[in-house]
Amino acid sequence: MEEEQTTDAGAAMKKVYLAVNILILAVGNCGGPLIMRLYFLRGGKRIWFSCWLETSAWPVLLIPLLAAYTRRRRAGDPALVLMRPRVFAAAAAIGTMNGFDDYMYAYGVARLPISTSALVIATQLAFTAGFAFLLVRQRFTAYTVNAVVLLTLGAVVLGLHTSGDRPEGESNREYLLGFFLTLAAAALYGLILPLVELTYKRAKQALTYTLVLEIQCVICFFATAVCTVGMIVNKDFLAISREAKEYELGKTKYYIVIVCIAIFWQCFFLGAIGVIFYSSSLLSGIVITCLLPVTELLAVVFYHEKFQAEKGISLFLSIWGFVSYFYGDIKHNIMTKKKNKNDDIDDANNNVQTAETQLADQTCIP
Ligand SMILES: Nc1ncnc2[nH]cnc12
Repeated sequence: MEEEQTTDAGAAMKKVYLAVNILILAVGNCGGPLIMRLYFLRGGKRIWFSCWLETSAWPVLLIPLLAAYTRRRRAGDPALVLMRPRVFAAAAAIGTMNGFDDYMYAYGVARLPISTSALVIATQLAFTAGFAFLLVRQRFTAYTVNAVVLLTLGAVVLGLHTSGDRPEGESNREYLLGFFLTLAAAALYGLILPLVELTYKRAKQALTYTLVLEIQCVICFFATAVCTVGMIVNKDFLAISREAKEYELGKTKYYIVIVCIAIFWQCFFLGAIGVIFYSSSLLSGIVITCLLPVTELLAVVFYHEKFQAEKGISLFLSIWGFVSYFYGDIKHNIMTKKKNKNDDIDDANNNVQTAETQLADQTCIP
């Protein structure tokens, strides 16, 4: 009984941590694209720089990692890092992929209206679902399949009619390239999420949240390194001060905008891998996709982007998919709990019967 209460308390805490990570992901997922779009809308032109910003706030994570290290040392464990070489190699490979993915994503944000890029990114969920099935043997219920189909359909509906959305002064070629690179970013990030889950599963070492933070640091470090090379080749570092001077909102606001981009995106990546740790890559993908309508609504409010019929239909399908996933999840949890309870009752009955049989055996006269 006591054990059952401890397990219940553990499961409840896990739900709380999961909710906190979903919240962090939500902040990054809505704030990141909006503030990045603000950079481009008001005079920012540097794509490598903007994608460098996506992961460059990783040193912030050294603060909690230092605190964890101090606590470990006090407890008599002097290990500076928990991560073993195997996990480091996986995180480095994922980080490098993430760097290229960031570029493709940032190109899309620069060329497409936020509402369009957000909805193309919705296709990411289908890729995540497919790769999660192949890599981590993700099990699907009718509700998860329904959610994935609806959310993906939402993006397809939008994709059928996007040309009316092209920003003024942008060529058809630039627009199309933005569209396809965003789609490629969705596919690649759809692969990255299950790869993170696979890294956790094959870590061959104790998995703790501190280790998750270390993994996040390595992923972001390598992604930032890729973008740093891109920035050097494109001479972006030299252009920053000029861009700041010419920025429509002024120099101070330029720097505020870029700091905000870095912080919001760090929240996004941290939340995404945290949700994988406490649940699965599929849920991470579902949360990212489900938050798109919120980003869209905010884009229509803040940037006065058009809200055509396709976006309305797409929004409806996204909400439906979102509700379907969580309805299925809640139903599954209730059924599992019921089944566990019935199993416990059956076990208890069996034990009583066995004890009675044993007693009868002992008392019967040979
Ligand atoms: N680099 C990226 N950042 C945020 N969301 C993404 N979705 C796909 N790629 C992404």
